[in-house]
Amino acid sequence: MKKILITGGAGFIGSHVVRRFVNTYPNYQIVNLDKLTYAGNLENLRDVEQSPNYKFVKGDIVDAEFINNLFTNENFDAVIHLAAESHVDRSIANPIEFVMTNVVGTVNLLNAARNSWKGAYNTKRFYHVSTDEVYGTLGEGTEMFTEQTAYDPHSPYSASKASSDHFVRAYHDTYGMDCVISNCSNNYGSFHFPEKLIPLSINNIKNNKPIPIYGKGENIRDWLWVEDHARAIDVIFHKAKTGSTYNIGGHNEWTNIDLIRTLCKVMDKKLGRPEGTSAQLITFVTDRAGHDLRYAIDATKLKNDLGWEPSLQFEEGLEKTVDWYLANEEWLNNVTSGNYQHYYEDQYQNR
Ligand SMILES: Cc1cn([C@H]2C[C@H](O)[C@@H](COP(=O)(O)OP(=O)(O)O[C@H]3O[C@H](CO)[C@@H](O)[C@H](O)[C@H]3O)O2)c(=O)[nH]c1=O
Repeated sequence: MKKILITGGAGFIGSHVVRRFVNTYPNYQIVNLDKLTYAGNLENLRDVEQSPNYKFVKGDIVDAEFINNLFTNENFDAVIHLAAESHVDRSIANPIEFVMTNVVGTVNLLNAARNSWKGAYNTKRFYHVSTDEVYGTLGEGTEMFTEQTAYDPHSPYSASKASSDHFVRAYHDTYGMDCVISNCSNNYGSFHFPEKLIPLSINNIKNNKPIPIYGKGENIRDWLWVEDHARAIDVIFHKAKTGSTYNIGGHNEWTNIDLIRTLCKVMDKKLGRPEGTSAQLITFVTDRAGHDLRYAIDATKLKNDLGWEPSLQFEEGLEKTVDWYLANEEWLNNVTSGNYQHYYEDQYQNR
């Protein structure tokens, strides 16, 4: 039985990774460590919470003493680290929170792993899940981020993730820890917190509220279905060479405005509204400060080395995502009103 710590497992991507590992590997004990901030809630994992190989621990990676004790008591065999403050707009308003969670939190985990794993830390894997935003921005055209692209972060969020990537590499290079990193493009799918472009727009369209598009909507993002990301993490965790980095992306670039127009059509169809109704909600608003123009990921190394490719066409994935949000109205209402804290208390505090 292998015991794996997954941090941030109650968040959007984290919950998909936890679900995949709990269901695919009954011989692994999965420990999900999450602070349950506004963006993480255990409702995302209801379907696996009773599994015998799953355990939840509430805690903050910034609390070094707590993290050290957890590693001493649990004796993990590996870490998949996803816990992070992730929203660029929030990082612009409050950068220090991003430094604390993303940088200090990551270093606390690295230290705890290094100290508790002692002589074995070169055989126990520390996997850091990161973002393509560390590479900065591309112009319109064909150039893409590869694993060799120099880091050039622009937002406090991406600067904090770049810094944590550097620390992970430093612990590999300096102490010989078995570290791997992946840098992924924009994800979409179920359980995505409705502050991000796609779920925010679905929610607003549903409620006949304006869809805020920053600037002229010309910024380009590469979109990947979250379950394909979880599968990539699985493959990299098991097969990547120590010290390696992999880019993960969908080869699926959209300007924000084209994406939202497509989403509006899907929503009109699903809600039985005349075509063109939702698009009337599009509202151009002040641009994000320092807004990166384009992210595009070259994921050929991952395909060539480890055989991973995206499984889903974007149009199909978008429709699936819309269906999920329309079928999970209660989830949407509860996350937007912060109701899930009660669920945590009922489930765990009173046990
Ligand atoms: C929330 C919001 C966003 N946007 C724009 C900004 C971006 O160009 C694009 C997507 O914005 P967001 O959904 O906030 O995602 P983005 O800033 O690209 O960052 C996401 O993708 C990154 C990977 O590229 C992750 O590392 C981040 O954690 C994740 O938040 O849509 C709007 O035009 N209006 C909005 O209301």
